[in-house]
Amino acid sequence: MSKTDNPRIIVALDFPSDKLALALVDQLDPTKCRLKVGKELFTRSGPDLVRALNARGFEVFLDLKFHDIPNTTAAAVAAAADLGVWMVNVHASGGEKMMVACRERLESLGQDRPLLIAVTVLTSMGPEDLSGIGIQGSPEAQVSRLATLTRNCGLDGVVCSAQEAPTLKAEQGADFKLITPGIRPLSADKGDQQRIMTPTDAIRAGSDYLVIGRPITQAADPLGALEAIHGEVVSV
Ligand SMILES: O=c1ccn([C@@H]2O[C@H](COP(=O)(O)O)[C@@H](O)[C@H]2O)c(=O)[nH]1
Repeated sequence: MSKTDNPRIIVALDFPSDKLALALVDQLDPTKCRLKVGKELFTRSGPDLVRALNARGFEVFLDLKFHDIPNTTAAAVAAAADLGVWMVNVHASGGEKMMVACRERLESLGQDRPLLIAVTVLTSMGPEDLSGIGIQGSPEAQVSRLATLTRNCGLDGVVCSAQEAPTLKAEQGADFKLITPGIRPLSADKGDQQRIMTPTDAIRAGSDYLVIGRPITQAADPLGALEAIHGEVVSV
């Protein structure tokens, strides 16, 4: 399984059926994008859909954001590894014991394991949302705290917004992967995302991978939208 950075675009397949997801996937080129399967599509279509994407040559980020006790979460990431996914994630707020248990379980599987990353602060959240769950201070400060915990637990990187990327690259080092949703080309609708950035600015800020859903999947011409973003990203 490849651990190279390219392709750096991860298309979020947020569709209500495998039929709709595959209708788009069958137009895509695995050398130009990776694919993300999240909660909606996985709950509807399950492991068979992930296997179908792998069989088409795509590397899959299984974005189920596990958050549970260490034993349960470690078993869940091992199940993801059995599925042959390229990347899997947990919530950093699950804490040190949970993240270490997940990392150790994946390491016990040998070299050919998925990348393991942790979600810091959802890109849909701003300062008021954090305050609503009892966290005072800026999203940036909370992202930095959780990224440090994640790196100390030996994980491969974090999900954050591209706005935090320059700080995290300086604090955590170049090898610590930054996976950034909340990517919005200038013409795209912000939707429920709060901490956003354009594809070009995100790459310049230090994002390793751009997670992009609706600006591609809901576009009148999804393939054209992906091509345009791909062209932007490779020329940065
Ligand atoms: O902090 C996070 C973590 C995950 N996501 C996921 O990324 C995509 C973004 O989709 P858009 O349509 O481009 O907004 C979506 O699947 C989320 O579940 C995130 O947005 N923010």
